[in-house]
Amino acid sequence: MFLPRSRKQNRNQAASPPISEQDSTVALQINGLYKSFGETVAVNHLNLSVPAGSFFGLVGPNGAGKTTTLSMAVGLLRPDAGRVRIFGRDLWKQPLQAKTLLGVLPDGLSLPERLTGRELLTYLGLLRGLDARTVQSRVEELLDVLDLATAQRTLLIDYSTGMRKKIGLASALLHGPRLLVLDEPFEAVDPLSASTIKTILQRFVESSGSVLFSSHVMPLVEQVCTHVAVVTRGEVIAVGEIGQVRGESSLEAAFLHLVGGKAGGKEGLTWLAS
Ligand SMILES: Nc1ncnc2c1ncn2[C@@H]1O[C@H](COP(=O)(O)OP(=O)(O)OP(=O)(O)O)[C@@H](O)[C@H]1O
Repeated sequence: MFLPRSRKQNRNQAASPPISEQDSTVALQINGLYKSFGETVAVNHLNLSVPAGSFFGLVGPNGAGKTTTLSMAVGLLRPDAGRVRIFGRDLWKQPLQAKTLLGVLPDGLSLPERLTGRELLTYLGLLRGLDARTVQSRVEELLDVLDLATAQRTLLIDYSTGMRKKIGLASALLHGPRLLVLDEPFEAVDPLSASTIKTILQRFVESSGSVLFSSHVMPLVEQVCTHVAVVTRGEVIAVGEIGQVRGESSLEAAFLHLVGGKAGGKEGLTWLAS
């Protein structure tokens, strides 16, 4: 499979630009990122450093600013202030160089609905500058591994939510990026597909790729991630290796403690029992 980035790149395929030793240690560097929507401050001078080779989880309560942060980190949303660098390349000043290294699964992925999954991947592969034979073999492999092969002739408009997630992930992987930024990649996928995605991402990291993903599933983050950042009200309130952040407790317990929340649902709604 093409996921582990071979140093022997085919001359015809679009190869990631070389990364200097100095820039190779930090996959994603976010400094002072800020975004407001009217009165709402979604991201409040947020700083985050994702080490190269890490499997990095971004967690936080609903409305904490995760999606807004990830959207700005990949160039889908322009920040009001702050700076983003991908392996040392400034996302806004050197967008092409930075984005070549990046694979993205955005929130609420909008797709060209009248294409099939195969057509979408083929189109994106050619657009990325891969040669036709490489595109064809990668598309076959991705459809097969992500269990979309039987649906390859189905129009995207007829894909289920989980299938859309998987074709989005395939699109993010197709060009062999160095850093994957994924907004809730495990949301709405069945347990078998979740296990497949987990394995693919673990292989990607093992072969010196880096992953940053958001999730609400604490046991999953705890199981797969090397690092985690807890975000609330647009700020990082805890960050580090998983063991450092969770301490002696589970990540879920540490999370509840950090965000100062208490699990509700025990009071009120008495009419439900009537
Ligand atoms: N386009 C927008 N217009 C107005 N407000 C927005 C917009 N996008 C996000 N917000 C607000 O910014 C804040 C952060 O939202 P964001 O979607 O980034 O949070 P999140 O952590 O991803 O939440 P969730 O876990 O529920 O997906 C929220 O208060 C949200 O209402």
